[in-house]
Amino acid sequence: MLSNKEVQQRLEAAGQAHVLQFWSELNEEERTSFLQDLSQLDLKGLKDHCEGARRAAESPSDSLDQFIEPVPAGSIGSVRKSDKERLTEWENEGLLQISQNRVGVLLLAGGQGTRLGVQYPKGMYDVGLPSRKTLYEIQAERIHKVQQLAERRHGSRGTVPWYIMTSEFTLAPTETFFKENHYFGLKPSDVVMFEQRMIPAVSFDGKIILQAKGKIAMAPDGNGGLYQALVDNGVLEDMEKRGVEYLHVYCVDNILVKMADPVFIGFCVSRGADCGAKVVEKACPAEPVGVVCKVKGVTQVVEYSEIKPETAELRGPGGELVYSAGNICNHFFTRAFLQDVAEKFKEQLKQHVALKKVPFVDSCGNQVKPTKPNGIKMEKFVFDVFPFSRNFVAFEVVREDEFSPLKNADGAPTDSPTTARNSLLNQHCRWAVAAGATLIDEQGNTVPPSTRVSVGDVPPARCEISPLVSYFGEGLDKLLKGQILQTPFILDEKKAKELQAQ
Ligand SMILES: CC(=O)N[C@H]1[C@@H](OP(=O)(O)OP(=O)(O)OC[C@H]2O[C@@H](n3ccc(=O)[nH]c3=O)[C@H](O)[C@@H]2O)O[C@H](CO)[C@@H](O)[C@@H]1O
Repeated sequence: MLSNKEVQQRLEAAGQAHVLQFWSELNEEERTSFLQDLSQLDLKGLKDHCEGARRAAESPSDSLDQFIEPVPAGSIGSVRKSDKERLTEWENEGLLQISQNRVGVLLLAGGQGTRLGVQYPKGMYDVGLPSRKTLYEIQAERIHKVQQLAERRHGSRGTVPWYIMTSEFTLAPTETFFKENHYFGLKPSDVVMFEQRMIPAVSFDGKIILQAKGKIAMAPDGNGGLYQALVDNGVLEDMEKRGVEYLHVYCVDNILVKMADPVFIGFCVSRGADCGAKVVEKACPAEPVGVVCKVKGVTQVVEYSEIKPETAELRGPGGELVYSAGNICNHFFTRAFLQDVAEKFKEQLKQHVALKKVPFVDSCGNQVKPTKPNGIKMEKFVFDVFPFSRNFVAFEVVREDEFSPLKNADGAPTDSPTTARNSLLNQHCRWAVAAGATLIDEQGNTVPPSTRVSVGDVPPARCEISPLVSYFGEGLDKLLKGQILQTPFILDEKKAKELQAQ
């Protein structure tokens, strides 16, 4: 730990002497803790960081809109446009890689979930399914099941390690939650949690914001902080030791996420890709998803916050959106590519500016909760490594099957706990009906087999299928064909055994 004097000198050199303005009011304990925090900061790089943030907020970088063009539709792989044989080939390939221990999943879980408005990590959220499972539990069960499917198909059992990137905000509660839930039956050594870095929030005049008299306001460095965090925490070495060559990176809040999706992995591997992204067709121009497109000829993602509405609204001759390849934050990387990024490119990642409301203490020591943005947070984005790829592929999946994120609190029209719950229950109704079951709703009516509903719509019945029974609808005909099911209905492992015994 640095001494008070050393910290003071370095802060002065960075033009940030105000950070210690309440030093005399702190007790011994507060001083020690503050010094500890400050010693961990990159005090040498602080001046550049604060200056950079101030300049970036003052003159936002030129809009990319004039340089962008859509990715040609033909160059995007697609679930909808591929025949069954091809999809099975990819799935086989993916399951083979899984059975050989060559696939890992990496969860981006360092975000603060501000829009959802809960104080705990989003993965711990219970969207109100009949089973009351949290997002983490659903994801863990999908890992169990995909390992089992790979073993059945290829005769050897592989392990899919689960890497979880957390931040100062989410690490402790996530660890406790996993411990309390016995890692959902996974081996604790196969669940690897690590922390991304935090960086100071800066005021519009380039000064570090004090959140309390002895604490500076810090924020995670964006999900693109992943690449530094992989290095800081020896994650690439861990992958190498386990023989993991392919990584499926995903965002915490998509209730339909296919963990280590064999079809996606198989598609990327058979294309020889080093880097890939799943996309869905954008629902509407203003949907808050990034778009995969070309910027100055290079494929990358332009984030929803950085595209002009008039560009997002552009339509082609058939009325379709020109920029329709919506990023769902499901990425594929080879370990070799990540190693390259770690060694050569991670310093070149773009910094994005986010203007946020950051609670602070004013110069008189009063705690203030701002009502409008007062601070700059600099963030890196996970997809900003795409331009460094030698062979990037995009893969379009079906929204109803794979994308329903939890971003907002209930009451919002989209991306809420209700829409996430509905999307999952709708999918499971579709699976049950396709397997030959007849569903009876809670009023005693038979659900017509042809009922089609869009993502997030109220489901025709409450039918929930445990991922431990079926990963993506497979194997259900043996259990459900000809069954008349009164809903609410939960098909868990116990119920599956009963049905099998019939
Ligand atoms: C930068 C990025 O990827 N944006 C994507 C993200 O947007 P969106 O703005 O929704 O991104 P979020 O803020 O939800 O973050 C995405 C994920 O990154 C994690 N996280 C975030 C910040 C951080 O410092 N550390 C961290 O791990 C979050 O916990 C979350 O799992 O998801 C959308 C789909 O749902 C995509 O269309 C967006 O293109």
